[in-house]
Amino acid sequence: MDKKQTESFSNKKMNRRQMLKLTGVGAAGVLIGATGFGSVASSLGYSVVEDNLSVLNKIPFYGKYQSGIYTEVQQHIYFASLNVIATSKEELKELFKMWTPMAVKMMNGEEIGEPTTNYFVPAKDTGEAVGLSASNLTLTFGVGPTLFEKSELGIKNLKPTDLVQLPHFPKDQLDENFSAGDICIQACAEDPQVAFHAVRNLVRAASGKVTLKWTQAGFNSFPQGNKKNTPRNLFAFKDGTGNPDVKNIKEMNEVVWVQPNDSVSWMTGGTYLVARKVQTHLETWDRTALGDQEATFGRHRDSGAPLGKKDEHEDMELSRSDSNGRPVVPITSHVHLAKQVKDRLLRRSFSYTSGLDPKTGIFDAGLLFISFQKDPKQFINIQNSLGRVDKLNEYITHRGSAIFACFPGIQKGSFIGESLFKA
Ligand SMILES: C=CC1=C(C)c2cc3[nH]c(cc4nc(cc5[nH]c(cc1n2)c(C)c5CCC(=O)O)C(CCC(=O)O)=C4C)c(C)c3C=C
Ligand SMILES: [Fe+2]
Repeated sequence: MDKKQTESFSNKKMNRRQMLKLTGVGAAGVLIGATGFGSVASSLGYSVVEDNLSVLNKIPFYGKYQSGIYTEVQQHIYFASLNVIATSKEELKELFKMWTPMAVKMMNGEEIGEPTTNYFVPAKDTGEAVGLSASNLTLTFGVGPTLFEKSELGIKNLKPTDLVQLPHFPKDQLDENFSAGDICIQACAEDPQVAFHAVRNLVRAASGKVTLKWTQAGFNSFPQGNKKNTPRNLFAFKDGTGNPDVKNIKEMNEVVWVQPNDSVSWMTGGTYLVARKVQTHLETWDRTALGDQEATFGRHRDSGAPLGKKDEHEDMELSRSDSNGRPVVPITSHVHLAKQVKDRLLRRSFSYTSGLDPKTGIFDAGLLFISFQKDPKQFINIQNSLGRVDKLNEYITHRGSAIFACFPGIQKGSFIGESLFKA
C-alpha cells in the first residue's frame, strides 16, 4: 500500500455519526447499502454548480426549459422510472435539491464529487464516466400521477388534472414491470455509458428515498453518422420526419410547452412525457414485401419521402389519389392515421434490443416511444386514431406505458422541481 492508500479514518477527523454514514450503517445499526443516501449527500453538499460552457459536447443544464426535450436527439438513452419511498414533502424536496448539483456536474462531464483519496470508503462517483467527456448528456426529470396519491407527501392538491394514467388502448398488452412510476429520469447522451452512469449515480445517492421500478436503454442510428439525417428505426424507416421544428418557438409553444393558465401554475414551461415500450415483431416484418412495408407507413423506406414523392420533407398531401382513384397514401397507413388528427406531438424515440423473448425465442426488440406534448390528450387522440386499424399493428405490441409531468427549466440558484415545491 502506498501513502495515499493508507490514509486512515482517524486522519479524516470524522465523528462517529459521519463514520457510520460512510460505512453504510445507520444509527440503529441497519445496513442501508454500500453507499447510502447520507454518505453521498453529506459529502456533496447542495452548493450551486455552474454550467461549464467551455467543455466540449456540453448541453446547458440551466434554462427556461429542461434539457433533453428540445435538444437535438442523441444516440443513446437510459430511461429510469422510480418509486418514491421518502415519507414527507420536505424529504422529497431535499432529494431534488441534492440531485441538482449532481446533474449539472455530470452534464459538465465532471465526477459528482472530489476524487476519493481515502481507500477505506467507497468513491463518491462510481467512476465509469471518467474521461468520457460530457457526451451531450441531458437529464430530464418528471413526476408521475402516483406520486401525488401518496398521502404521506401531502401534495395531492398540486396534481395537474391532466396527469392521469393513460387509458387502455385497443391491442395494448401492458406489463406492470414496464409501466408507470413516481419519478422519471431520462438520461440521453452520445455515449451509452455516460447516460447509464448518470442514472446510476442519481439513484445511488438517493438510496432510501427511491427504488428503481423499471428502466430501458435505447439507441438511435443516423444515416452516414450525420445528425442532420433523420435516424432509422429497426423497421429501417426514417423515424422523426414529421416532428415539429424544435427551433421554432411558436410551434414549440403550440405543441410542447405548457403555457400560463393551461394547467397548474407550477407546470408553466413544463411538458408531459409519454413513454411507451413497443415491441416490434421483426421476424414478421422481415417476411413482408417491401411494397407492403411502405404501404404500412405511407412513406418510402429508403428516402423517407411520402409515397409517390421523391424527397423526405415533401408535403404528404393525404388526399392524393392514383389513376384508379385509390388514395396514394393508404388510409390505414400509420402516417395517414397519425396525420389526420389535428393534434401534434414531439417524438423523441429510441430503438432497443434486449436479448430474446424467452417464451418464443424471437428477438425482444422494439421502440421506446417517447413523446412530449403540452397536453396528454394530444397523444391520446393520435393513439385512438391509430386504434385497431393501423396497418402497423400487425408488427407491434405495446408492452409498457407511463406518463410524467416534466418540470419547467431550472434557473441557476434554483433546483429541479422548485416550482412544484413552492406552489
Ligand atoms: C400515438 C403516437 C404514436 C405511436 C405510439 C407511434 C409508434 C410508432 N411509430 C413508428 C414509426 C413511424 N412513425 C412515423 C410517424 C408518426 N408517428 C406518430 C405517432 C405515433 N407513432 C406521428 C404523430 C407521426 C407523424 C405523422 C406526421 O404528422 O407526419 C413514421 C414516419 C416518419 C416520421 O414522420 O417520423 C414512422 C416510420 C413505429 C416503428 C412505432 C412503434 C413501434
Ligand atoms: Fe409513429
